[in-house]
Amino acid sequence: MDSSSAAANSAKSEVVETRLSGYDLLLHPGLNKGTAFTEEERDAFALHGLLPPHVGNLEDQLERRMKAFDGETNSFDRYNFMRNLQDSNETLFYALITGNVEKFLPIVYTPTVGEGCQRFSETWLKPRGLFISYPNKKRIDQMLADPRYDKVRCIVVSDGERILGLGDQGAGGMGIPIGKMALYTALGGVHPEHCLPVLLDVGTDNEDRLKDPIYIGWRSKRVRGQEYDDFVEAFVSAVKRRWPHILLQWEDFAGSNANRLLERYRDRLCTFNDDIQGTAAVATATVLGAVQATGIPMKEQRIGFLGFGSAGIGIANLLLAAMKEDGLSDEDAHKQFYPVDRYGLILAGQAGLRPDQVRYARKKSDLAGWTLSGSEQVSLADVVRNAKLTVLIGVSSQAGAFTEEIVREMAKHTDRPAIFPLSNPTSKSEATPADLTKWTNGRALIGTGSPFPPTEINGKTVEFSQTNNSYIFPGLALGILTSRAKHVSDAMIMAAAKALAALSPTLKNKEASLLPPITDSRKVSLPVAEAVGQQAIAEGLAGVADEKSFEKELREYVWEPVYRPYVRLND
Ligand SMILES: NC(=O)c1ccc[n+]([C@@H]2O[C@H](COP(=O)([O-])OP(=O)(O)OC[C@H]3O[C@@H](n4cnc5c(N)ncnc54)[C@H](O)[C@@H]3O)[C@@H](O)[C@H]2O)c1
Ligand SMILES: O=C(O)C[C@H](O)C(=O)O
Ligand SMILES: [Mn+2]
Repeated sequence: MDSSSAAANSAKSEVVETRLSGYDLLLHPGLNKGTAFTEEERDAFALHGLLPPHVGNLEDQLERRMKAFDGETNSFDRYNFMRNLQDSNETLFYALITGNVEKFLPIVYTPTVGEGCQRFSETWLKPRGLFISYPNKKRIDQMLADPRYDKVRCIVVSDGERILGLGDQGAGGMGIPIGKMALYTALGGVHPEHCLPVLLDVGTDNEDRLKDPIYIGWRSKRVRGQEYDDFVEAFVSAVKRRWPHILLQWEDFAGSNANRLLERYRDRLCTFNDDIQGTAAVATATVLGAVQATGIPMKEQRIGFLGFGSAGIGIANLLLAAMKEDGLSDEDAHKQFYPVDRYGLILAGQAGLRPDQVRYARKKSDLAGWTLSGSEQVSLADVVRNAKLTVLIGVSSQAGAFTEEIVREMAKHTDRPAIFPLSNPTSKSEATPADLTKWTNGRALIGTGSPFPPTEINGKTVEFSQTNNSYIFPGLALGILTSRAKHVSDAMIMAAAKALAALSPTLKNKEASLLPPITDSRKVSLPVAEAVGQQAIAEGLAGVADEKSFEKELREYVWEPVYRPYVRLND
């Protein structure tokens, strides 16, 4: 192996051979070992003096970093601490996270990554990933051509317009692709050198950013319309030229762009939208957990949504497929859904609906016999009262929208209301799980997008499932990469959902959480990857010859954060 790409595919090889100088090794986040360089390596790479004299190992580095991390006083400083560690020593960064997923996930990922994006300009120091800005449109091929990217196999791309529920963060949105790709490696075992976070900087409509003198992005209003589409097209085409077999994950695109771009590109390359499809898989798995816990079959679940955009529609589409598998016709399955958006329940003929919303619009005749509180809109409270929902999903970014009145009403009509405030970060959650527990006297089955601490009710401690697509996308990516899938089908997404549902603790105990604990999320990725790869093979979408070669590739692929010995190659 050679020079800067020495780390590539080294996961299973014992020794890394490189021509890099000692100083370059120290500056290379993928190769740096800090104080863990051995005496022999210090001799071979002339590292004496550049390093303090102590020769350590990963274990004592972990102890030292943990102490320093614990010394940081707020989550934003902890986020920066971890970003700096990632940019100086990836092995140590990932060893720290994988050793304590519960502690580090809320820092490198949701919710703190949200603040990381809002304050990105304060913190940016070193290159990670690619900023592809609109004025550089003609240079995309040139930027991708760098040999440092030869090993890239997967990209997470955002245009920063809908960062969690925090809106347009412009170039600061880069925090999201970086955070998602950190989970590719930490939870999915994807080699860090195979990952490229990308931010398409097409400007921002966030006035605070535009007038902030320290803003690091392209200072312009967002490019929209045909120019935007042409720019995305230029990006996707350049990516395809550079890496014909790339996996491209779309993340945190706003409104109709998310769905439009997915539909445009899903047959042209191996691609999925995490907010639509990853979210659909985790939500469906959670609802399947609720089916287990309540004994109410899928086809009898009455499901309400607050917020019917990318995530809401994606979830509805997969749940609809699950209802049809459970025996309902397409028409009857649609009747189990109650999509509420900003103008109330989505009704046929309503102005301004997107085509994918229209499919779920309810007819006025469906509401015969309903008692409504107003004459204009059908509110969420109206829906809960009249439709007697069994499941309520929040993907609206409207903090506190699941009010006490609404939740108590829902709990009148069903023993174990399944309530999922999925909006992120914590500040945008439709309700806190502590309130939901209190208002339902502990009967609610709860899943939240962001992590929340356990609560007490009637002398019992209740833990909450974090219903976040982080249960899905790392394993989904791992399955796609190791089966060498050419496309991502809806059936592959369903396979991921079912693989996660098969790990629901409710299968053994109806009182248990709906999803396995977040501490297990590394273990979840493997069965998810297996299910995804097997489905790709079954559909003829895989590049591997058969199941046996897929299993072999999967076993051999997973990257672990451990130091490998280095040997210097002479020029
Ligand atoms: N837990 C997870 O894994 C997960 C995954 C994806 C998205 N999310 C969260 O879900 C939220 C929405 O994401 P999205 O991609 O669907 O965004 P989106 O912008 O596509 O959709 C949001 C929808 O909410 C609607 N809305 C706005 N105000 C409303 C109101 N007052 N009442 C009802 N509806 C209202 C909008 O009209 C829009 O249709 C975000 O907070 C995001 O962080 C969570
Ligand atoms: O990023 C997350 O935590 C989940 C999801 O992709 C979101 O956009 O909220
Ligand atoms: Mn997202």
